[in-house]
Amino acid sequence: MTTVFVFNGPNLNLLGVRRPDVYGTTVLADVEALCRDECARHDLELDFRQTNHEGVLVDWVQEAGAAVKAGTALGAVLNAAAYTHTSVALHDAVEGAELPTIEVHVSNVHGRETFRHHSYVSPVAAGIVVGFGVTGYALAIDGLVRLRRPSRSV
Ligand SMILES: O=C(O)[C@]1(O)C[C@H](CCCOc2ccccc2)[C@@H](O)[C@H](O)C1
Repeated sequence: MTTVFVFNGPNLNLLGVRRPDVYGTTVLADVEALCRDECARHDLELDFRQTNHEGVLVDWVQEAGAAVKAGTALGAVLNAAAYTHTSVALHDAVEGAELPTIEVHVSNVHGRETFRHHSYVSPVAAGIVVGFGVTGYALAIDGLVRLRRPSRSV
């Protein structure tokens, strides 16, 4: 069975609990459930993780890249959260791992504070889903499949 990784960055453990005005009311456990349903639609396994630590995300990106090279994974959906806007290390990790990555953000970062308008991930992402709420995770998984399995996309 082929895996899709979904990596979540800092403070996303608070999703649905704080700032529902910006991020909605769906908690991360329910985001994992909707990702699992979308993966099942494509006969894929889900590996869903969250961390508040930048270096852990770097380690996971490297791990996922190795899994893709080994043929056991399709790629990753990455919501790096605030590290999106600050982390050269994550940029370098995604680039170095050659990890097919869909960047996702729950909110429309381009309609928010200017410091959220730049992403270090976007230049090395295969695609970007922004502003669709938590539905963006399912859209990102579907997009990854369409990019990586064009003949099997419906
Ligand atoms: O919109 C997104 O998905 C973001 O990646 C969420 C990040 C924030 C993660 C959630 O942080 C929370 C903080 C307090 C309460 C609830 C969530 C934010 O820093 C990005 O600019 C956009």
